[in-house]
Amino acid sequence: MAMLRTTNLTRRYGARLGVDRVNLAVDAGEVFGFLGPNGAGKTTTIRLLMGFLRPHAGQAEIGGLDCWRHSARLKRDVGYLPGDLRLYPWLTLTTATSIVSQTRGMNISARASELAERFELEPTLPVRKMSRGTRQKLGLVLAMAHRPRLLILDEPTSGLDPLMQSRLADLVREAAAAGAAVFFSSHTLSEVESLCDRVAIVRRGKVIVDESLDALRHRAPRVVELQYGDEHAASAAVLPDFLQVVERRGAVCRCELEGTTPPLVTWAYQQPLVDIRIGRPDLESVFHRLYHVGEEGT
Ligand SMILES: Nc1ncnc2c1ncn2[C@@H]1O[C@H](COP(=O)(O)OP(=O)(O)OP(=O)(O)O)[C@@H](O)[C@H]1O
Repeated sequence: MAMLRTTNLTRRYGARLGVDRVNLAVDAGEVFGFLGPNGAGKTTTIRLLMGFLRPHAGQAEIGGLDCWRHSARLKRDVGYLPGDLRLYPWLTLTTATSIVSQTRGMNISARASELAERFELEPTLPVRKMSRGTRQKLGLVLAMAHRPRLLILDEPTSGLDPLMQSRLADLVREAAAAGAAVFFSSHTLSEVESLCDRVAIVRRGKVIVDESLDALRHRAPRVVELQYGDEHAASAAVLPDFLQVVERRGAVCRCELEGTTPPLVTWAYQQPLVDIRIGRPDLESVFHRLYHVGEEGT
């Protein structure tokens, strides 16, 4: 059974659409990336999962329980980092740990100290003296210290420097390896690419892709650079159907390869080429196209 599931989840804001018939499922042990441009519906989905908003249609469930009706009970099993983290100015890690231990009815101090050490977070520094990144670290410690079965993280790396982003990535991987489901939203393709098993892309409230990273990589085009002896040879070159020209500059022709490399190698062998470069699958261009699909009549 999926740890998290949404079925035709729909929420409007007056005449404005927040999310529209969103279907998602995340299993235990899975790291799931939720990507989308600004205003796409990521935070709305997360707020519906957390039971802060009531769906207008459809349903969200965590561990088989309805997120709206059982929101209080579900918070026990969920670790949540909001996108707009707000913390009292006087709060320190130590005071927060004791408050959370009391409200959750479990002592989280040992795990909180361990996490704080990983994030190099000072236990007695108050929020008012923290930088934005440091506040984010405190939010992450509080989201993770009770070892939740499901982690819901809304843009968790915002404000973190690259070293701390990689510490967070390690912690996310460890949580998933221990059986937790991880759902996180992001604008950043690179972190999703390095961390997630699967990714969904939401755009204008609708999920337009929900695929494993391996499957997406498989359909990502490779950029091929063909270098001819001179500009004349490059402009006169007749290319096969599986190469789509992106740019011709001087003696170099940049193309995108559709399909696999063997036909390219066979073709290139018979061409008057000086050099050929075959790039890695370009996931970025797949995301770029998916983000902008439907715009300008595409
Ligand atoms: N409280 C609200 N009142 C009215 N409209 C809202 C409200 N919250 C969100 N929306 C609208 O719902 C849509 C989805 O917004 P949402 O905040 O879920 O997007 P997002 O993907 O999280 O964006 P971002 O990446 O900018 O945080 C947007 O069109 C937004 O303007």
